[in-house]
Amino acid sequence: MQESYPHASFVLSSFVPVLLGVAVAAAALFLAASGELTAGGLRSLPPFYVVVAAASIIAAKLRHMCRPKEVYLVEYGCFRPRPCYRAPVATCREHAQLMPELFDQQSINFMMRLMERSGLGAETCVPLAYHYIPPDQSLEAAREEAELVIFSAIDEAFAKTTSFLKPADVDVLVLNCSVLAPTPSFADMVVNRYKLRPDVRTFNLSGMGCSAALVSVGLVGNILRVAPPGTRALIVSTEILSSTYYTGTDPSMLLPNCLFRMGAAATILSNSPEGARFRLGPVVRTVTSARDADYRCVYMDEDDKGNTAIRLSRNLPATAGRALRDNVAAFAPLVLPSSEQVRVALPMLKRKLLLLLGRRAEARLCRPDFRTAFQHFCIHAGGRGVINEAQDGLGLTDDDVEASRMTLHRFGNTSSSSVLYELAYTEAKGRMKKGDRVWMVSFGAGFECNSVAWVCIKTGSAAGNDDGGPWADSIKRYPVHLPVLA
Ligand SMILES: CC(C)(COP(=O)(O)OP(=O)(O)OC[C@H]1O[C@@H](n2cnc3c(N)ncnc32)[C@H](O)[C@@H]1OP(=O)(O)O)[C@@H](O)C(=O)NCCC(=O)NCCSC(=O)CC(=O)O
Repeated sequence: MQESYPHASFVLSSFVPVLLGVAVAAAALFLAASGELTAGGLRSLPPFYVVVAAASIIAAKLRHMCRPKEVYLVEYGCFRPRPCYRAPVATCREHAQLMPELFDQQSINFMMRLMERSGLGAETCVPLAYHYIPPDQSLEAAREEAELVIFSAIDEAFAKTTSFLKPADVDVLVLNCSVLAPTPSFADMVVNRYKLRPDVRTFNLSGMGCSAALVSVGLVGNILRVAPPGTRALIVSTEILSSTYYTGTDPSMLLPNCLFRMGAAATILSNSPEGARFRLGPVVRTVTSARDADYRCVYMDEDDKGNTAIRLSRNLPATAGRALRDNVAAFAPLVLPSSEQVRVALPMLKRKLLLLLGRRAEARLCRPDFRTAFQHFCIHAGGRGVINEAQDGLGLTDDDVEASRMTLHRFGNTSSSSVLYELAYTEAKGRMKKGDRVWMVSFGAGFECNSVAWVCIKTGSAAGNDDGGPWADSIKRYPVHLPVLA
């Protein structure tokens, strides 16, 4: 989805001033030709010309007012789980083995093999509900998890803005959580906790998987571009896991148990630059749900015993790679410098020509170098296979995907919030510089691939917020060496 002007303001901002400009120019030409455009002549101008001139000034002013506003990321915060929630492989194995009525040995072996190969480290955390025998899948447990991760992330974000922004200043609230959508919504839970104003505009997005944080950024960006100056929005991105722990034998439904971990991020956006740290660039959404296989790629389902869980397709990495290619085709022209666009345009034309001539073997693919446009990449930490696919597809180096792999290792797949943990990693490492550009890419249920670009306008240390955020207790140990798996 490329950002576009709302229809009315587009007409106002483009056509009216042009028409008035043409009218004024025509009038001036007419007067000049007839010798009336002199100081004395001005006094004798007919009222029509005076009205046209005044109208054109008003139109110019209106055009300025209706111009889409810049959108800024003011601050963000991520939930940092306490070590008591840790779920290393040995603990998970022991835990599963204590529930023979829920898991057979084959399923346990499958889960442990995948966990060992998934890229997750020993410090990733699961909600308290998972630690019970049997796991507590009650709504109460899920609400408890939601309150913990959501409120912690919001508190963390607002702790950095105490001098100029508090929760009561929020005008728009968007909360995204894919698998659990209770009534009243989690957005209402936030309103209730922070006593937000009655005129706050709330939105609760569900079922949109791991790409929903960037869906929320696109939505909020559109709102803020046309909202009154100084409008503030809060985005909360999370996945509540308690009710989704799968206790069956379907491998595709066991995989989420191995990958998904606790997490949440709160992001404050505004159309005022006050205190802001990043400026929003292009937002591009690619939705491939029309393709049946893509629609069923991340699919909430029941197994043959009626257990409900998310089923992840074996083809997910390939599906993500295809969606990424489509997304990049729309995103690249908006972000690549012209020199890079020219560099890839000619070989692409040559390739098309060779394909037309049937000389397929000679038709080489020319991939843009996205490092000419971005210094930092936050690719959804969906799993080792997903990061590999994105790295290969975009031609990125190991350094470029370090934030993704380390986030997967330290926090697991925290769903939509993962890209904020990656941003926090880059900042905690002290690598973000003023003027640096960041590309966030996420994939998720739908199927969707979404891209968001940011420009850093103030570093965390310049803002006095460089405590490491969710990485505070572990950044010194990262990056860790990841074993090469056959
Ligand atoms: C799980 C992996 C780390 C395992 O990697 P490996 O290197 O071990 O090799 P592999 O891919 O051959 O998988 C090993 C074994 O697991 C099986 N296997 C893999 N994926 C499976 C699946 N989805 N369903 C059932 N089985 C699966 C393989 O068939 C194989 O079995 P056998 O050895 O018997 O042949 C990787 O496959 C991976 O990262 N996959 C992508 C994970 C994913 O879907 N992430 C997105 C989550 S959804 C998300 O983030 C967005 C959202 O929710 O919206």
